[in-house]
Amino acid sequence: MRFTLREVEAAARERLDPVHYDYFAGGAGDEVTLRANEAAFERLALLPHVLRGTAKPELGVTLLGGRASMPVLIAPTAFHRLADPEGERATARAAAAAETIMMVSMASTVAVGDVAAAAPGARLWFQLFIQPDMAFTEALVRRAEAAGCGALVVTADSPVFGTRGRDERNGFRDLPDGLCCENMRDGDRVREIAFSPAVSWEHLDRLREITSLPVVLKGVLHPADARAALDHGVSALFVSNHGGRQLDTAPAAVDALPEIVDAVGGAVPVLLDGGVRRGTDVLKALALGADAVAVGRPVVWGLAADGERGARRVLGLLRAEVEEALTLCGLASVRDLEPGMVRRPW
Ligand SMILES: Cc1cc2nc3c(=O)[nH]c(=O)nc-3n(C[C@H](O)[C@H](O)[C@H](O)COP(=O)(O)O)c2cc1C
Ligand SMILES: CCCCC(=O)C(=O)O
Repeated sequence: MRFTLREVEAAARERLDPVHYDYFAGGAGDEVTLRANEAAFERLALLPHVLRGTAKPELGVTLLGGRASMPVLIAPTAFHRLADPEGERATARAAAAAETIMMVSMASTVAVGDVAAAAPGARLWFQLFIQPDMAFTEALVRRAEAAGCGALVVTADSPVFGTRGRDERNGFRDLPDGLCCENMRDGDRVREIAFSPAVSWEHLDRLREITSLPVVLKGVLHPADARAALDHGVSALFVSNHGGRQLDTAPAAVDALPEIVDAVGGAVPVLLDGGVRRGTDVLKALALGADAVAVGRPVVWGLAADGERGARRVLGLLRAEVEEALTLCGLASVRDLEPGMVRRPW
């Protein structure tokens, strides 16, 4: 039995090809941001209340009209079939069992329609890197709609693909034979995902014209961009530095959160990912104004350690930790978290 996310990661590391472990674990540049994401949570202290006379706390949240049984969602990560033969199908079944939302990566190794078919009842959102070829972007949107996805998560932090030293040294460039980005099929070929600095707010406007799905903008760190995003009609903001895999030395996600929350002023929900490894991390992010958080690597470690069961275990551990931490903080609901409960100890 594995009792912490760290133990799940250790088990995953033993089972994975070291090159694939490095792909999942690694970050860009000197991995400053990668380390900062977790370190920033550790530096924050939680200030509990006592003698509140509460019952079992309420963990559920409603986001973009859908309910999640806890404020922990699954961040979009690529290539799940490198971790488990069932790949994204297994992840989606774990999400359905946990009654939480899974963001399916555009770079999934199972097509989004097949992910949905494998996990009835799963709540899926589709992550999109806007392709400069808007006709193909539209084709991707139609696939996500047909699969029943409830939102588009548009990743804005990747005008180029970040340089990850571990992958360079390992020579990791392509998926093994038999695996590909299934969503990128176009007739009898599989397209490469384009990462383009030409993508702009105009593309986002055009995207909103071709679909009625709500748009979650992922990878926002600058408060001015959060305000611009509201002007462009996004339905939610997602504070993220891509798990430290894009711009190295970007701020830790939880450190960037308060300014974004302030800029958004409650107009739309705010999500966060990057470095969430404990239930107490979830409480800290929610206290600082996030409506929910997401986890990327931990779910991949669960999959690699033990397939669907491992992914379920990760979500179950986080749920139990959130519940215990809320109780120890004297709170009846995740909604009762407020900024006064988080302190920087010095
Ligand atoms: C292996 C891996 C693959 C990822 N693939 C994607 C992706 O396809 N699309 C995307 O928007 N973000 C992707 N991300 C970023 C995650 O959505 C998320 O922002 C990040 O993993 C959160 O940090 P955490 O791993 O510390 O939880 C990926 C991250 C990892 C680690
Ligand atoms: C090529 C797929 C993109 C995956 C990604 O976003 C990442 O590895 O961080």
